[in-house]
Amino acid sequence: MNLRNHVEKLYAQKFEEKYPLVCFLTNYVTVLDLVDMCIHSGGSPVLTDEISEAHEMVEYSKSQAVVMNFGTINREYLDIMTLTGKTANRVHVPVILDPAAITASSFRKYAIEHLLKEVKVDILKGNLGEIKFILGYDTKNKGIDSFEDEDGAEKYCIELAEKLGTVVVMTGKTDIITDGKRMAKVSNGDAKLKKICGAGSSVAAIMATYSGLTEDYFLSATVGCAVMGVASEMAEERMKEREGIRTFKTYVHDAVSMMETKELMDRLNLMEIELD
Ligand SMILES: Nc1ncnc2c1ncn2[C@@H]1O[C@H](COP(=O)(O)OP(=O)(O)O)[C@@H](O)[C@H]1O
Ligand SMILES: Cc1ncsc1CCOP(=O)(O)O
Repeated sequence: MNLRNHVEKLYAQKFEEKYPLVCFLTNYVTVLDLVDMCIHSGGSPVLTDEISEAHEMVEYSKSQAVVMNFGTINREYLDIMTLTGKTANRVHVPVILDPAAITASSFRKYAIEHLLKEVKVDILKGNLGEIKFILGYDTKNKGIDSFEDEDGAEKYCIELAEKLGTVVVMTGKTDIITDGKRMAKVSNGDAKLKKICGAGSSVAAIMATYSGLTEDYFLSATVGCAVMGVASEMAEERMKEREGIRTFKTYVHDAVSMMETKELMDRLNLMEIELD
């Protein structure tokens, strides 16, 4: 079976009422987008910011995936993520890391280095600036936004995937997914996604929900990019005169919640590349 067929099969599980439990350790800006995207994707979200119980969300509550978003990280939250991540690693629950806005301060640099030393991440999803920053390169990022030229981005994704032994996803005009051996590119999307706050975080929420249904995180990451890209194209087609970005965002959520498997597959622009 090729990757396309696997994407179709995994996406179709959304309709099987499995409700994978996803634990979110996230920022306070896009939190509702994340939980909504998880629910739209057939999942069941749970949140905490209590250090004495966060790790229990994994083992005791049997979460099937954990999302860590660095957007408003602080010292206590870093401890919560580290403890929860270690528990997730021990009981083989996937960790999806979104290093949102890590280029913004030296504390964030310390925090990401600390977390990546202590916790094995299964999917790391960022924009190109965030990926380059983790590798130690200069970036043109401002806050949450990347202003990098994405030509030649593949080499940074492969370098980070090999360094961390994880699936790396770069979101952008074309999304790149790689584990260092395989690479997929999803060329769906709409440039208006850059104008809505929460688009990047939402991709991680969708990936995490599908990571609760498979151990192939290269595949669940690909499904996350595919769903968001196709949803934004469906949203764009619904836009009427004088409807703006807020309406577009609502239409993206509608599309993620209502997209049939055939709609996804008919529009999906997916390329699979064997590396080496
Ligand atoms: N120029 C673009 N054209 C179409 N889609 C894009 C473009 N840039 C980003 N996207 C899409 O927007 C979503 C969020 O990606 P991105 O803006 O890179 O995240 P972040 O908010 O983390 O910077 C992804 O689904 C990505 O594919
Ligand atoms: C504005 C902001 N500041 C810290 S996190 C955040 C939101 C992140 O949004 P996105 O998911 O679009 O990167």
